[in-house]
Amino acid sequence: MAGAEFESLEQCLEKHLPLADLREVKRILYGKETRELNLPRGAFEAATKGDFELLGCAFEAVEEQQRRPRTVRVGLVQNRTPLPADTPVVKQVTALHRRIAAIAEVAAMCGVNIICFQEAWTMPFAFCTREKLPWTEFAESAEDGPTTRFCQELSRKHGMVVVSPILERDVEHGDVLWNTAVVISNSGKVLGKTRKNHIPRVGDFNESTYYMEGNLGHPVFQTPFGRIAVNICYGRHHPLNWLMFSINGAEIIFNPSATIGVLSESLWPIEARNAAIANHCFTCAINRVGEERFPNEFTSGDGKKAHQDFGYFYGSSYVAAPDGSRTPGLPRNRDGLLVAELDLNLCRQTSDIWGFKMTGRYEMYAQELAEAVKPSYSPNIVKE
Ligand SMILES: NC(=O)NCCC(=O)O
Repeated sequence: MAGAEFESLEQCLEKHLPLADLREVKRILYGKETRELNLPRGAFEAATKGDFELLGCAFEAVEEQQRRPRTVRVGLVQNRTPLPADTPVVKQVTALHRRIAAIAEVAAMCGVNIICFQEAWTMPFAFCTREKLPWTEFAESAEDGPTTRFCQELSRKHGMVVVSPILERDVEHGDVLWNTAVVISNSGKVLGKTRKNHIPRVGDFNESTYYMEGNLGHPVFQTPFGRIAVNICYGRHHPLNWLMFSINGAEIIFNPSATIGVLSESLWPIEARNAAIANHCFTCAINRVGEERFPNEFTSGDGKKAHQDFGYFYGSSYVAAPDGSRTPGLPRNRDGLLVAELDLNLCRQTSDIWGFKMTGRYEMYAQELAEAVKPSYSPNIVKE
């Protein structure tokens, strides 16, 4: 299984395929080509200086007679944790704040309106360990914790909406923990929060040791830059989770994640992209980068030797559009900022063509699902 030495699928195709074949392969694998965004030279210089990849892509929609283009720029940030996991908690959080502030500065230079960070971005992804301390000390209040206050400053300074996925400590309800994304409006106000609805019980993702399934449903946040929602990580395997955000009117659904190659890399390019197609919306898949090593050994319950690392987080963040097109991914092995310009008019335009909302049989599904969840249900299998 590739680690940092394999940069990206795109780079590999570009290196090995003749140009004519490459064009056809990209047409089939990526759909209608995105336009390269003309980003300021200073932004590329700052990215080089800050040692992260900067990639700019634009999706286009057809010009309409009665609606202006609804153009918005999103920024997806993927990064490794800059300090080892055994560094004191506050030092790790501060280093991450500093790293993200530098990347957000470049996002602002690129005219980003909505920026989203990776899942649990203020900490190493320590849930593999099943240990409580010191990892639970990374949890913060969604309303006024240090990270939310930091993001409020970012949003005021740059006039951006900030989506900040954190480990939440809910002091109002018995100090319990949640896997939460805080949405901060471009005015600097906390617009609200959403919680991870589906908790993995797969491999080393021992997250149910720390928090329960979210209890906030599928909120959609109205911003000046469109209606947005956040489907946190493992929720991307659940088509109905995407659907419910879309039913509530989401035009852009962010999917901040933390996932490793051995488990999910072949699913990654499919799931968020399929959700964009099925729900006539844009989706933004974000994954962290690199290897994280923990002080104590843990086992994966698979008979293999105890070890101290989670596996390789493969980055590869991308944006997918309702017409099935997608951007290239950010590299597997570098921090990065993907700036994508979206024309939200593409959502309705694609819906008018394909009509999935119109042809979906929601009433029938709702009735059948209502029956299927009853303990007395028996599946509708016709037998001879
Ligand atoms: N963070 C998280 O939910 N990871 C689970 C693994 C996956 O969904 O790929």
